[in-house]
Amino acid sequence: MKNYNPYDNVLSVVKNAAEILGYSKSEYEAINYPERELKVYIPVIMDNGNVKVFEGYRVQHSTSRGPAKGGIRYHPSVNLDEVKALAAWMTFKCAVVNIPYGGGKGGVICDPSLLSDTELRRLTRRYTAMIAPLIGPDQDIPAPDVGTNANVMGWIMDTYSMLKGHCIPGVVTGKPIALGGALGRKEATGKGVAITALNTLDRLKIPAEECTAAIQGMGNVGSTTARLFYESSMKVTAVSDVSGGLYLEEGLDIPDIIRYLESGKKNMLCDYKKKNIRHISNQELLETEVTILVPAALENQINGQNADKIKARIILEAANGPTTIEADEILNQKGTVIVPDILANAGGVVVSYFEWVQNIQSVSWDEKEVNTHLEKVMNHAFRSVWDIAVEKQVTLRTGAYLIAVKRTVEAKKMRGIWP
Ligand SMILES: NC(=O)C1=CN([C@@H]2O[C@H](COP(=O)(O)OP(=O)(O)OC[C@H]3O[C@@H](n4cnc5c(N)ncnc54)[C@H](O)[C@@H]3O)[C@@H](O)[C@H]2O)C=CC1
Ligand SMILES: O=C(O)CCC(=O)C(=O)O
Repeated sequence: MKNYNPYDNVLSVVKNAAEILGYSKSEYEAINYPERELKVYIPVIMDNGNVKVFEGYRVQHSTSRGPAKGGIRYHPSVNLDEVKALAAWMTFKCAVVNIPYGGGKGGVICDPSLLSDTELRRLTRRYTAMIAPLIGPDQDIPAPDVGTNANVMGWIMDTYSMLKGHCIPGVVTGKPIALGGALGRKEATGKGVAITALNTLDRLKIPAEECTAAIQGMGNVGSTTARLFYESSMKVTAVSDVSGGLYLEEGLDIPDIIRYLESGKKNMLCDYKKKNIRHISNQELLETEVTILVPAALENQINGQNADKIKARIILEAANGPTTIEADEILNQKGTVIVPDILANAGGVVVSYFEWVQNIQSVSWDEKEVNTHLEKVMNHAFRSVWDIAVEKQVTLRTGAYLIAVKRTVEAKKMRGIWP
């Protein structure tokens, strides 16, 4: 695949929105850059006794509207430009759903599937200690992303609390429930994607029962999305993970596939065997004839090389940055409705916000309360984005950025960053 720099994607979308908003270059120049970038080299004693040094980052794009907020990614392809882009998307995501945060993101170049639990724990503790000067409940609050999960968040919370000498649950979200994690956080991103899907179908007057869907990535976000689509009577005809995909025209048995994936740490879809199911590549999955395509894996999956082959009527960006600028233009011309990442996948950070609110107030909400609030925030944000897109005759992505860039720039202005 051609090398696409996701930070170029951020700059291009911001420029377009800022120009429509009538901002001069000086007014929005600051949001073209992150506020802070920290690069760390993390020495870890491996199980064989040798020391291996891993490279990691924490980037704070903006703290204008509140503390930086955003996940930590463990993946071999992590790099600084990717983390910068992910941090900026967090700023605009928090702004579009109007929660009081800026944006940040972290990453470590590693393959967690090749590390033992003890190596992963040592890596996480050392990384936490090295980014500790930047993070904190009032400064920057990490959360899970690709390759990290509640256990990793628990180790971050413990390490940070040890350094400070007292228990600080609000330093991180997506924690185990026993450590103050929010009920519903694990499913929240997928739930937000499903809420957004139903809103989109409603606006386009397509009944859910007549809908087919393909989902790329069956991790935390993809598998919850697939389950909720299945439960809403949609026919999920294709799913994939890094090993490849599955296709069944009549619709896949999603609960069975999820049970299979959860029954073994190393279980991969390429080894899932059932009658009539066809094994397909990730490329074929993206090009499948479906109503909704949900990229829920990594950036740049939909690009200049495959955009004209995509047949889906709707693309719901569960992943961050799955569509390159080139692809966006091709798909917009074809009339594909793209629900942008900063809206479609915001359910995770919304419930992270609820977790942080509970932690700092030392209260706990039941799952119904979490989900009711999530639905309210997502529905409201969807309506605002849809309405502004219709009013200004722009795409949903531009509509979302018109709201997000305006809130971010106005916050900077009101804090007096401009003369
Ligand atoms: N976890 C969260 O709460 C949130 C995650 N996201 C975004 O959603 C996406 C997925 O994140 P998670 O589900 O948390 O990660 P995860 O680590 O739980 O799962 C990632 C999935 O993608 C698959 N995958 C990796 N490379 C692939 C490739 N080249 N082709 C096809 N599949 C591939 C993996 O096999 C796995 O099934 C990412 O873009 C992430 O930034 C966005 C908002 C919140
Ligand atoms: O829950 C959070 O704070 C952030 C999740 C995340 O990394 C994302 O939305 O991309």
